[in-house]
Amino acid sequence: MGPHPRDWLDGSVTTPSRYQVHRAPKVLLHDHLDGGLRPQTIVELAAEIGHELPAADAESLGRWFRESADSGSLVRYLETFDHTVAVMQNGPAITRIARECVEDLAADGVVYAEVRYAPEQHVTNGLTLDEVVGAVQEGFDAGVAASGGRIVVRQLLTAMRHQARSMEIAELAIAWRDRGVAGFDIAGAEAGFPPTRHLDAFEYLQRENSHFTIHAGEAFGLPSIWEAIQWCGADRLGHGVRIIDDVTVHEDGSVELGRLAAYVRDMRIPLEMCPSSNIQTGAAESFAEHPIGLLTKLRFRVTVNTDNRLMSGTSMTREMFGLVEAFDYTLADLRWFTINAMKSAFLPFDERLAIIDEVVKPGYARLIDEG
Ligand SMILES: O=c1[nH]cnc2c1ncn2[C@@H]1O[C@H](CO)[C@@H](O)[C@H]1O
Ligand SMILES: [Zn+2]
Repeated sequence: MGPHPRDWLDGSVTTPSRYQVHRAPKVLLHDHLDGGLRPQTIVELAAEIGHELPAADAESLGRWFRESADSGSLVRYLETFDHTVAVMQNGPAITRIARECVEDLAADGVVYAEVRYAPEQHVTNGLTLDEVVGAVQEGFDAGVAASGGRIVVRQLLTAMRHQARSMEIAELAIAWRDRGVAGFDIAGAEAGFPPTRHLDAFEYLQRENSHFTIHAGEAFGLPSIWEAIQWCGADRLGHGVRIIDDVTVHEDGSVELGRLAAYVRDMRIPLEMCPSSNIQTGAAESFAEHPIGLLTKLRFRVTVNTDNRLMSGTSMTREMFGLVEAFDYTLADLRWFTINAMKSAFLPFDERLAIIDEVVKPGYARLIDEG
């Protein structure tokens, strides 16, 4: 294979400090709104509505989320969302959480983010689906304004794969397509709930020239990735980490791709990789052993993401710095991940290009110039 694009860049030998990673422009495609609440906010909102929490103060609550999510099982990991979803059942609470999300991402150096959540999980106290999306958008707008326009944020609407509301949620995404919603997703426990259950929603979105990603190849292997791409037509893969099962490394170091892995790489299908989340759910052992290292070397369209900042106690800076420590990545590598992500965003082409040329490239150039 020829030189990696990152090798063409000046400064490719500099290993960045955590401070430099923090200041580097970062792009986030896979982040759950209900997985990123500030512990203090949960404590305050739970008190308002009388919801009982497993810990009383913000610090122990944060620890509870990280430890409970660290079980090695996706199903148990997902149980922790009961407490975040419980405090997201009225408009003002949702708007506050959405605003704080944008503030936290901007403070972390994220310049573009697609943040997802499942509207159907926020209607237990009588909000309509439309009101939920409106409340999130109000919070995002306030957060963007507070950040002085340093960040661009879009919503992705998720349907839960074990439920049967995906068509309704897909229609909601289309209704809001020009008002802050960039696409659609399905999430939830993977085993037993193949994405083909929601084929009508995906076909509708395709007819509408819309975009969607599918959580696939996280807890479950290649068949789930294959269905997501070849039956459902996913534009991107949420996690997709098990694509590594279709990659064989021979004893002499040569690498062979199976047909599915070859298709994913040939078609430049973006992988929304979330290292810390995968370690917690048992999909990977550690940063150093995460398939992201090999997939990056093989030049899959790899992107780096947080998934759930609360459950993983993480941020984009932490995920990227973890990779720097594990794989000796340089600023040029981080720039490569970031441009990959921006190219894969569900934003119109001209807007993606503007962020790459006016924000990402100059931001990395400044850091690389510092030496
Ligand atoms: O990594 C994941 N895999 C699958 N589902 C997830 C993951 N993280 C969060 N959710 C699910 O997505 C819903 C909407 O945001 C969350 O409530 C959670 O149930
Ligand atoms: Zn996710």
